[in-house]
Amino acid sequence: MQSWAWPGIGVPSGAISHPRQEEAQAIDQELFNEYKFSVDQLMELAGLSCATAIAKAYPPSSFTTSQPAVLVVCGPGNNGGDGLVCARHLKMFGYQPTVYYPKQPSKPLFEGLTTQCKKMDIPFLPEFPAEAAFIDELYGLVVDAIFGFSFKGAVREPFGSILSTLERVTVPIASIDIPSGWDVEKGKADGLQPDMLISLTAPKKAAMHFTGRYHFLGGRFVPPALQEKYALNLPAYPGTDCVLQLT
Ligand SMILES: NC(=O)C1=CN([C@@H]2O[C@H](COP(=O)(O)OP(=O)(O)OC[C@H]3O[C@@H](n4cnc5c(N)ncnc54)[C@H](O)[C@@H]3O)[C@@H](O)[C@H]2O)[C@@H](O)CC1
Ligand SMILES: [K+]
Repeated sequence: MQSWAWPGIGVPSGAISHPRQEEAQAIDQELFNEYKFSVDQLMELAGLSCATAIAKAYPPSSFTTSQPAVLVVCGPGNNGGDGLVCARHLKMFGYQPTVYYPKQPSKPLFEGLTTQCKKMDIPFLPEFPAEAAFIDELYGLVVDAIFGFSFKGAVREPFGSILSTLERVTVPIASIDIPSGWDVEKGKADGLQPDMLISLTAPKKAAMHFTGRYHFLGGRFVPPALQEKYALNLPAYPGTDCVLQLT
């Protein structure tokens, strides 16, 4: 497993591990199969971490739009589920999230998360804005919850068009776990360049190519024995916080 020393804000210098794609998936499976967590449990903590990190980096007072309006773009897997949880907590924190969720799996978990958002008056867009300028005009931040560590190969529609629009927006983008469209290990030099990355569990190898302003670690749920088994060498979270700012 490759390691890299973080110069990080408030983080003692040391080597935090960067799991490869298969290692990230193995940790995920072990959390579910051996440690008996349910997806719902970890997704709630992951999404809460994302909303908390966003609130630290982009407080509502920093928005130039009339309201702290956030567009949350959700993909078809668990990364999209994290986005739905994040949207719900952002609303609780005083933001005005709007969700775009073009491929909604017919599974109770995702249906439940969608209902929870709708019951909290979070609007769901029927179509993605055709122009990046519309997004810049209406929203002060975009949350990228399209793909996480299971993304592979060339992007299929409708996400190819969505990502090419997002590449042209000028408002900041906060990516959950992996900037969508990036190879999970190699990154993508000509892809999305988010302003923020919230790495869940541990930064994946692609995080070494992240050049945005804010990198947070979230998902404070990995039991010490599992951290040790995969030699994650995670820095200590401050106090009771669910996120840690790395840069
Ligand atoms: N153990 C963990 O670390 C946890 C991970 N969580 C989240 O779960 C994510 C991983 O979730 P999943 O394994 O469901 O996978 P992803 O959400 O990364 O993506 C899988 C989905 O994307 C589609 N897809 C993959 N490649 C594609 C391509 N080239 N074009 C179009 N569609 C493509 C797949 O068909 C599948 O529907 C993590 O990144 C993280 O955000 C959290 O929800 C909870 C805890
Ligand atoms: K993402």
